[in-house]
Amino acid sequence: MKRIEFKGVLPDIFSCNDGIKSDVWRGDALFEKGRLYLVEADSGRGKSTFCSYVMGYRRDYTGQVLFDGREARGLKVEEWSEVRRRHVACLFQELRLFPELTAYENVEVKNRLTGCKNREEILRWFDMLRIPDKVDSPVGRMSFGQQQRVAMMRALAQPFDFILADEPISHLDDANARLMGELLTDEARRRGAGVIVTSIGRRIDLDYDKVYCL
Ligand SMILES: Nc1ncnc2c1ncn2[C@@H]1O[C@H](COP(=O)(O)OP(=O)(O)OP(=O)(O)O)[C@@H](O)[C@H]1O
Repeated sequence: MKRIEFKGVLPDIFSCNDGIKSDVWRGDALFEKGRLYLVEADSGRGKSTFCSYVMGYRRDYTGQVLFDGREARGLKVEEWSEVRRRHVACLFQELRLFPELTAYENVEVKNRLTGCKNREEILRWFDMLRIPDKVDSPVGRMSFGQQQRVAMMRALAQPFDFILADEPISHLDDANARLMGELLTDEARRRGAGVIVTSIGRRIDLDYDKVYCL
């Protein structure tokens, strides 16, 4: 997948709001493979909604979301599985980890679907993100900031053309946020992928090609 486009998209929940000012809602927003994007907005402006539309979990909108010119709305269930398995990775704001599984198992559950990374590579990520001691700890007993790092590794443990990260550093200090940014851009660069990060204000410090205000 090379391009994701939002054309005149408006969430149904905002349909009564005529005065909406946004670079994305009711507008034209283009996301290209290989580039870095920030989607920035205050709380409640629809960052998670935007991610749900790209991932196909919700379709309560008017307008068009296009993948390489094809309407996402028209994709069949199997095609959505393929999009999520090979083309668009996502780190959800609410993480969606399995609390009873260990940190490593959470990453491996995703990795096993495509065999994208080997154990050594995954353990190297744990080192990079400074939680090597948490590899075998159940995620339910980790802090939210530690869980965010596990969720980032899990998002990266698949092939992708785009990676979406919904407020990925909300519980991280500056040093750890920087490490997350480095890992994210390193992996995206290796795969020639596009990166779309959402932020409520404190942004992950990347060399963005474009910033959209939602
Ligand atoms: N599953 C849903 N179905 C319908 N409307 C929803 C759903 N989830 C959220 N909304 C509504 O959409 C609007 C935007 O919510 P959303 O969670 O996308 O905002 P956000 O920018 O991610 O907020 P925050 O920064 O607080 O996480 C809100 O008015 C919310 O009530």
